[in-house]
Amino acid sequence: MAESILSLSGVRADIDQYHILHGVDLEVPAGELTVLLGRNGAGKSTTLRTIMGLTTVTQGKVRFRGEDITGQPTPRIARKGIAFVPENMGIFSLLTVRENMVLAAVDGPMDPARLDWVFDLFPPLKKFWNRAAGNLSGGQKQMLAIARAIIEPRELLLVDEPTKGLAPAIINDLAGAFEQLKQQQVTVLLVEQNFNFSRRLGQSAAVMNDGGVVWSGQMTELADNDDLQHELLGLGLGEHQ
Ligand SMILES: Nc1ncnc2c1ncn2[C@@H]1O[C@H](COP(=O)(O)OP(=O)(O)OP(=O)(O)O)[C@@H](O)[C@H]1O
Repeated sequence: MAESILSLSGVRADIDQYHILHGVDLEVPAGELTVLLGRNGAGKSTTLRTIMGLTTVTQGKVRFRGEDITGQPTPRIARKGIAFVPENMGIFSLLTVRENMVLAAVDGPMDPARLDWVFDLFPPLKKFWNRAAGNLSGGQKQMLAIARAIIEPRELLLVDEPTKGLAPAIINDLAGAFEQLKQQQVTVLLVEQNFNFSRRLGQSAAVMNDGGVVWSGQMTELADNDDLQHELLGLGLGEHQ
């Protein structure tokens, strides 16, 4: 397995008075796509938010490239090279695709070569460059959100449930875009509930339950083992999304 770029060890995190994460252990190998799975409310989104410094860590460590980033302010964590696409995507509906991209390039003007790379990954963004982002389809909005996250070089991309609410054909397009990211060896930690999407893309996988990681390994181990899927995810025959 590749070396970890991100590791969480024994991470406990609270939201207000609630204990949400109960000692999360997670390794994200560099250059791979890792899927974080688990039932509703297992703590997947909170884990991503905790990596970004958006929740209060009460115990344990988050390390990025070996450096302890636990409790650091979110902007500093982002500047170290971690990009985050939250479930609501954080795009500006009334602004054009171009304006959304310009605003995402915080270090200066967009690099034209990098923009061409982004257009290769997500052709609809080029096509609808001057269209209001609010008029894009759900899948295209996801592409814009991811494009914004990677318009400047980042070492790790965190994406929260990109397939949520999308039609199957659009999910297929989005999977194609993630395949491209994988080929470029962009390190991705993807939170997903859609198991077919996950098994298609994931190299490593981790499964959460009740605020902790209860299983981790290669995605093929999970994909090839129906009993394990049933035990960990409650998936049975005909239940795959
Ligand atoms: N702001 C909050 N205040 C109180 N409890 C919260 C808050 N946000 C999340 N929780 C609780 O934390 C737990 C984990 O939530 P989280 O959103 O991380 O789960 P998840 O695995 O991402 O699930 P889903 O797929 O449904 O989003 C849940 O029990 C949820 O109700």
